[in-house]
This record gives sequence, structure tokens and C-alpha cells, in this order.
Amino acid sequence: ARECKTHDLDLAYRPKLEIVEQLYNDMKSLISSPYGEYWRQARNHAFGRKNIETEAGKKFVRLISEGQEFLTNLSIGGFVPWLSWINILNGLNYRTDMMLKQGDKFLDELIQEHLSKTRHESKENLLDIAGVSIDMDGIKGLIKDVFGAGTDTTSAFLKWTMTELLKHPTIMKKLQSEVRGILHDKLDITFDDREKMHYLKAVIKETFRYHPPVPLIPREAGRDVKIMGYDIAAGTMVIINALAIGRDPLFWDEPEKFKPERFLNSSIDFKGLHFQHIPFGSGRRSCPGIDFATALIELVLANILHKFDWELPDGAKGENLDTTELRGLAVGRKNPLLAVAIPQ
Ligand code: HEM
Repeated sequence: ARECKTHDLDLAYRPKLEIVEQLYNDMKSLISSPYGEYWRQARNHAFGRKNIETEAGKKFVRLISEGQEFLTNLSIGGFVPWLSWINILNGLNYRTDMMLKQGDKFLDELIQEHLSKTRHESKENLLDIAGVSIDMDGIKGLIKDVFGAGTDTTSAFLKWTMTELLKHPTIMKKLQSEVRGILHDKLDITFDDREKMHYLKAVIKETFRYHPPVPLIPREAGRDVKIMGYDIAAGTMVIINALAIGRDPLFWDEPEKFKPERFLNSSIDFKGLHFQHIPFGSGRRSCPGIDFATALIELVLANILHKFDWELPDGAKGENLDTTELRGLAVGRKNPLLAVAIPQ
């Protein structure tokens, strides 16, 4: 008899946090640990508390989600500086201030809790970790970078990949047969195993093309430039539409179709050198988390596709699957993805 469980993929993944020096060890154990073990470690490391279901854990997840949504608010003063007073009148400045203060207070408490439990010496607000000094603001900035930029992006991506696989059972089967053919009954996935998973890499590239978690990439012109006949003055905010580029028929054959095969005999990658595919941006301000995110995504997908078959609950059909998007800097699913995991 096969045991069937309904999993809410929303809960299935949250990255972790431990103060700076822990990151390296975490990454090593993440690379070698099977999925179940990884998830347990991730939850425990994240807060140094038993799990993310604590009040503090929930509050942090809420702060991150609200912050993500908040970033999409229209700041009139940001676009037309002499209208900045509107941001005071409509309460945007006040709400921004409150949100930043709440986040700061939360991080202060979290860091103090970690410090009191670990061997770290806190000297005049400075931590000395592996010979590198970092002050509280630095630590908070790092935590915000890793969580703010790394949490919703990767979880949104994983949910979109599972959505597309559930919508396209033939692709799911082909991917599972590749992963299972390479792993057999192994529990640990090695770097070499991952390198052999060509179809997995193609599915990941196609999901990034079709659902880039950061569809709009904001930048500021560093100097006056002319682009396609338009004069862009230094200081102008320029928004790069990675989603539209990824679906541009000039570059892509049948762009509205989810077709991982298009990447099998192609050298196009998402590392920022092929401008038709830039889910992580490009150039020196491109995403520094790209390798961490790619390793994590490959491991999670390989693990859950290896160990489980996946179906929609109550015999629902993939083609009817809801794909409404959530507003935010990272665009995820609006509604949770419910799927039945059938252990193999
Ligand atoms: C699927 C996962 C991810 C996607 C799609 C993604 C995408 C992006 C994009 C599009 C940018 C802007 C790049 C540009 O302006 O050219 C960015 C910046 C950034 N990302 Fe990621 N990211 C992901 C995961 C991560 C992770 C896991 C981390 C950290 C552990 C991270 C940390 C950052 C940081 C710190 C920046 C700002 C870089 C800067 O301004 O110099 N990201 N990311």
C-alpha cells in the first residue's frame, strides 16, 4: 500500500540563517544532506530555536513577505522628486519607517539571543569572526541580504517549477527517469550526480525563462547614455523587464510554451552572459547568490522528484492548475500549491 500525503509546498522550503561563520558549514551540509535532513537542519539553524513555527519565526517570515510586497508600492516622490510631500501625506514615509524599525528591532533581539548562546565575544558592538571584524549594522545587512534576497526568490522558483511539472506530466516523468536513473537508491546527491542531470538543468533554465522570480530588475543609470535612440540621464531609474525578454519571440521559438528541450542542445545559460536570459541580472551588480541558489534548487528538486511521485489532489487536472501571481518584488504564486506526494 502506498501512503499518500497532501503537502502544502508553501511550507516545504525555507532557507536558513546562522550568524556569518555558520553559513559556510551550512552550505557544506546542505550540499551533502538528503532533503529531509536538510529541511530539519534548516528550520533549526534558522532561529537557533526549535522551529520556524515559534512566534518569532512566524513574525520574521511575515516581515519578509510584507517587506517584499511593500517594495512594490508606488513612491510618487521617488519618480518626481518635487512631489515627495505626497509620500508624507499618503503615509508611505511613515509606514516605511515603521517597517524598518520593526525589522531592526527583530534582528537586534535575534542576534543578541544567538550571541548569548554561542562562544562569540561581543566587543564594543564588534564581532571578530575568522579574523574579519563586522559590526552590528554589517551583520544585520548580511542577514537582510540573505533572507530578503534569497528566501522568496528561491521558494517562488521551486513552486513555479512544481506547478509546471504538475501541468506537464510527460516532462515530470522524463525528469524523474533521469534523476532516478542517476541516483538509484542513493541518499546523498554529489556534485558529479548533479552535473549528469542535463534534463534537470534544462527544466530549471526553462522555468527561469517562463517564471523569472524577479521579473523587473531596477537599476540606476550611472552616467548619461543613449539606448536605441533614447537619451537616459545619469540618475534615472531604469527597469529591465526580464520576463518580457524571456518571452520575446525575437529570441525564442514558441515563447509561450513550456519546453525544456529548447535548452538541451543550446549553450544559452542564465549566468548573465546571454542577454536574452537574465533571471539573475547581469554585470557586476548581478545576483551574488546565483551559485548558492542554483545548488539549492537542483538539490531540492532532485530529492523530491527522486523520492516521491507527485499528483494533484482529488484527481484535479494539471491544465486547470491556478497560476495567479502574487504581487511583490519576487513574484510567487498567489495561492498555495497543493500536491499529493506519493513515496517511492
Ligand atoms: C532563484 C533565486 C534568485 C533569483 C532569481 C535572484 C535574482 C536576483 C536579481 C535579478 C538581482 C538583481 C541583479 C541585477 O541588478 O542585475 C539580485 C540581486 C541580489 N541577490 Fe539574488 N536572486 C536569487 C537568490 C539569491 C540568494 C539565495 C541570495 C543570497 C544568499 C541572493 C542575494 C542577492 C543580493 C545580495 C543581491 C543584490 C546585489 C547587488 O545589488 O549588488 N539572491 N538577485
